Amino acid sequence: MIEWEEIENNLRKTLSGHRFQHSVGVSVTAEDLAKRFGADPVQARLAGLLHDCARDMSNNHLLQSAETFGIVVDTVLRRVPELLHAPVGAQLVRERYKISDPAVCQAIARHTVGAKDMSVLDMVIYLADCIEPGRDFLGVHELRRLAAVDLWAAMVKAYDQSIIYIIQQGGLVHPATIEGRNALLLGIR
Ligand SMILES: Nc1ncnc2c1ncn2[C@@H]1O[C@H](COP(=O)(O)OP(=O)(O)O)[C@@H](O)[C@H]1O
Repeated sequence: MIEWEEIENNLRKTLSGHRFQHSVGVSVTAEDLAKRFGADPVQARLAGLLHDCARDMSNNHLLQSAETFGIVVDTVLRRVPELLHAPVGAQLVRERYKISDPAVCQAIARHTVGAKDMSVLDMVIYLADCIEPGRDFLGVHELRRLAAVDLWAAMVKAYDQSIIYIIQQGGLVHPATIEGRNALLLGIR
């Protein structure tokens, strides 16, 4: 694995200033959530910093990279290639940043659409992405309030807000997000 400072320098070069600040915010927030909910704070801090490492790649580049990496591009991913920044980012983290920790890579791969079997670390990164201090959208205060006390309720609310927002925009909701929400509602808290 490369040094923290080198990771930051690399991200500064590949991300916009705004996106880099967001990544630092997610890293700090994820560390805090991990301590609160029993995930590994070191993994959370690292996954948070790197989660958007592929976010400023073009759609074409994301689609090409997905093909190179053998990532399955389903019909929704083909139509909304931005979503590929999560699984492509996870692969870059393995290859470019030499981070082999599967838990860190999985949390990065799942941070945008979620999944039906999210680990605590996966949820911590997903939520930190929604509530880091730079985020400002209707409902972020309620999400921050829930994330301070109840991981399960905060995750359900985060899925709800994402699904409602995409529907309001007339967009395609990725099935993993619906599966993730259903799994939380069907599972034992
Ligand atoms: N679960 C989802 N299903 C379908 N589209 C989504 C989903 N989550 C986000 N999107 C869309 O994908 C794009 C990128 O989302 P995201 O990476 O979460 O945004 P941000 O850059 O604010 O972090 C946005 O256009 C968003 O509406």
